[in-house]
Amino acid sequence: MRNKLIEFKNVSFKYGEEQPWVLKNCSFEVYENEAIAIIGHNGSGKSTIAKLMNGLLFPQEGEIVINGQRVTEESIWEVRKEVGMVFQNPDNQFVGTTVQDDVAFGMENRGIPREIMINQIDKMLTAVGMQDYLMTEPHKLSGGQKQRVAIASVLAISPKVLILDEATAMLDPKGRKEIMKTVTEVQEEHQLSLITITHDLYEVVQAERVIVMNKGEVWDEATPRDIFAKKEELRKIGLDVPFVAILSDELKKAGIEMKREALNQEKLLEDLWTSHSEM
Ligand SMILES: Nc1ncnc2c1ncn2[C@@H]1O[C@H](COP(=O)(O)OP(=O)(O)OP(=O)(O)O)[C@@H](O)[C@H]1O
Repeated sequence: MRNKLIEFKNVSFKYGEEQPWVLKNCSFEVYENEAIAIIGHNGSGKSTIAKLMNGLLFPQEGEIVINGQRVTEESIWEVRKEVGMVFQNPDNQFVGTTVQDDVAFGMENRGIPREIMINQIDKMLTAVGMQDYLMTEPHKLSGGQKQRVAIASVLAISPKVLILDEATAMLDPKGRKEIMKTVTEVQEEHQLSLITITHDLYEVVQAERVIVMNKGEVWDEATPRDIFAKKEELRKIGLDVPFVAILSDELKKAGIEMKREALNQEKLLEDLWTSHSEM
């Protein structure tokens, strides 16, 4: 049984007294070393959830507990040690003049001794494949390289949760896949909980569990397979379904039997192949 790391208990949030509720009575849990995707139409409240998770915002109603600690103005520094966030635009995240300085920044703020810092910088940059860029100025890196450094900077403070808020949105499909591969490796090695906020269906399919937001409410939470089985309902709330899920549906309608709902190309091909060979 995995430990509970994040708990949202009936959380409601609005950006100001006169503003509408952006989150309404949201409850969900995230466990240790679990990979979660949060999806939902534009403005459904996904980024607000991320900001509430590391104390950039506080709920007006309900409570948020991170690793047993309630998120309050007093506890935010403790909470921020546990939750690392990477956003969409890497250029807004750099503080150092070199890659090395940038990864060091969060650790310096926490008073980590120099020898540990040097070791940690090397370890984290190696984990994301950026060990050869120590002295490079961040603005000289490609979009994907910048996001790798941003991830290394966050990992350097040894968080328990890594939140990627549309972190691959500015990359091309190849760059996105490469980053997600790195993130999955890092997640396994460091036993992190991973929360991916994304519109990219490939990233959603990689998650163990998907939380679907609709108009500020948790609309559903289930495995990607169970979520994407609700094709028509998802479309009604403005969400796409992976092409492979549509294709496997059409194949079933055309009388081609398949054992399960495939969510990626390789699995679909494998299913077709095994079904066909057994005929
Ligand atoms: N600083 C702010 N002040 C006032 N309203 C805000 C602010 N930030 C976001 N909102 C509003 O809160 C709602 C939820 O926004 P949020 O960014 O959490 O949604 P999202 O699901 O992440 O959207 P997207 O997919 O477009 O990034 C939206 O209606 C948005 O306009």
